[in-house]
Amino acid sequence: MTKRILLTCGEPAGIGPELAIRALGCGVDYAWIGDPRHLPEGAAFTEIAAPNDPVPTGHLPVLRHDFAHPATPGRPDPANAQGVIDVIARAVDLVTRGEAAAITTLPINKQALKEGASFRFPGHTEYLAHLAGDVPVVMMLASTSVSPPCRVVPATIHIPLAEVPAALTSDLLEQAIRITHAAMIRDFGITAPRLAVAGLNPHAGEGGTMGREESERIVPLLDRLRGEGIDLAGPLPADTMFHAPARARYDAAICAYHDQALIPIKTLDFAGGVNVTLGLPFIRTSPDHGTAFDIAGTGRADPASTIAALRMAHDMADKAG
Ligand SMILES: NC(=O)C1=CN([C@@H]2O[C@H](COP(=O)(O)OP(=O)(O)OC[C@H]3O[C@@H](n4cnc5c(N)ncnc54)[C@H](O)[C@@H]3O)[C@@H](O)[C@H]2O)C=CC1
Ligand SMILES: NCC(=O)COP(=O)(O)O
Repeated sequence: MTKRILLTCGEPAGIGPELAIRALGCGVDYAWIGDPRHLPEGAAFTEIAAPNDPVPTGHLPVLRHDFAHPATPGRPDPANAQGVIDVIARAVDLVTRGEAAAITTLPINKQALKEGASFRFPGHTEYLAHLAGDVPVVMMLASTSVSPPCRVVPATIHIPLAEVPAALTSDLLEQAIRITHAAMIRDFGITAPRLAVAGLNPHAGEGGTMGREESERIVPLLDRLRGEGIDLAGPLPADTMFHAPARARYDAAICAYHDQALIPIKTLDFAGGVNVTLGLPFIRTSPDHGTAFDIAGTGRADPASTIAALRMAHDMADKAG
């Protein structure tokens, strides 16, 4: 693979700029898209005109994207919000035209983009799906440094908890299962994926005594998909499906809502967790953490998750040929 991965700058007031520099030397060749004024003082970088142009060893290749203002760590500037959004769109345009191998995104602050530029998407996942032509996608978070691996897909993502039971339709779950199943084969090289589906309620409803979403929606769907030959366990009680012996029985877990999925992976592998969007016509990964305004600019940001995301994008691009 000779094409670089594009690393989008994310929120310039967060830890993204320092991570872009601290991940250098991880063995993956990437180019950063952003405003060089946002990089840490003294950072070694070279501006390039095209994603794969050469740079001196040890330098960050930079596709320059001018923002309205310099950045102050920890304090997002509404005037810079549009730049953050445009950088993501630029990366998608470049990868779609075949000029890069994949995209790895550094974290955005959803609130800052909404307030600064009326960003109408809950996050990268939905924005990337839109840029790709409104394709159906799912968010997966995958561990890279625990065994057995923890791979989780929240079927509903950034919606209020009170809205989850209505949003968790049979159609939505089916879409999440089918996209995950296909991606396990294509992107992760697992030829016969074993999927587990979490219940919504305590004890997965316990036969309808603690909620009926499982018996009315989830059980009939899983029975139908098993009839097609998909290896599906569930609906499983969510509290007992993430310890190591339980994870050994499946390759990916489809969960009902955000925290049901993200708490186990961020607890088990915060440093090595990778967010990957399944279903896009290009590869997109991301670190599992956010903008970390509380430590931005202090030099304490751990680049492990960014490096894991770059490596996963690289491996996926290699598999795709
Ligand atoms: N892919 C993305 O664009 C994501 C964006 N976010 C956004 O980030 C913002 C902040 O979210 P929070 O819930 O506060 O989560 P966060 O991950 O930014 O921070 C949670 C805690 O973890 C620490 N932390 C995070 N990354 C770290 C790193 N690399 N090294 C050392 N410590 C680290 C922070 O200092 C903080 O104490 C929100 O606007 C959220 O929407 C959150 C997750 C992913
Ligand atoms: N909590 C995960 C998260 O916020 C990542 O969202 P996205 O920006 O990758 O869609």
